[in-house]
Amino acid sequence: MAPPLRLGVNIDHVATIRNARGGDHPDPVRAAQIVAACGGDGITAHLREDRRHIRDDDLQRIQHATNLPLNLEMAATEEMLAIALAHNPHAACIVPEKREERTTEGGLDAAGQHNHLQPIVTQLKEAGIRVSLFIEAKEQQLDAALQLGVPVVEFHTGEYAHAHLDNQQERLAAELKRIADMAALAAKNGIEPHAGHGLTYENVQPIAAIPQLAELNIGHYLIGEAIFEGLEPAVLKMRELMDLAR
Ligand SMILES: CC(=O)[C@@H](O)[C@H](O)COP(=O)(O)O
Ligand SMILES: NCC(=O)COP(=O)(O)O
Repeated sequence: MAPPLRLGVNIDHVATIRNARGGDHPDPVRAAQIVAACGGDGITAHLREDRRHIRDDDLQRIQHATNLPLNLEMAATEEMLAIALAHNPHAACIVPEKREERTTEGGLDAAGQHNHLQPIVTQLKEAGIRVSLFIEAKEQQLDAALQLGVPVVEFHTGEYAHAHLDNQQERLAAELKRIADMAALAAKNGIEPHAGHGLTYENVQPIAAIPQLAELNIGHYLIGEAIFEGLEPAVLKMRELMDLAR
């Protein structure tokens, strides 16, 4: 039987709006509290190197404000490692980062960066943090994740989301199959597969139906919908769509 599918809500873009005016409003902590109150399973926050949305002080405030597990998305740098070790989040997801990118454009090259990643993964694991790697759903990357000994991978669904937006059915089917095949392979090898990036009400269900997936992390679209319908209804609707697909 498929494990229950958790919904991690990424609250980065509440902070994007806050930072547009430099003050305290809207506060991502309040968003985290709403997510906790309406049945979200976790909070995801990406402390970017350029601090364009979540800032250092947000992490501790989020951790204190709710009992939900925090999944800290972080670049594989010494600075981020030190921050993760100081905050001790439930989970840390290592993501690729380019300062000039508009958003995370692809998965981490775990295969090409083994030697750089291994000490970071080891130190996070030794601190009791559940480590995941944000990778493309490709066998070479999954093999690298296995070699690095991480318990979790998160498959980047950005290409799938783009194929959906472009209404390219063949590409969409191929992307979906790639994610489904790699989720099955990950689970077979004892790695818990997650997925996320670019998921919306319209494209979430085929991904949510992949039985091995244990968690989806969704942010930008939910925060956008929250502007129109409120955060709680948006989270509840996403949750319902995921459950229906399961
Ligand atoms: C890794 C990832 O997908 C998230 O960090 C998410 O996209 C929100 O952050 P950005 O919009 O800054 O990429
Ligand atoms: N890891 C993906 C994530 O946290 C949310 O991505 P998005 O929904 O903001 O694109």
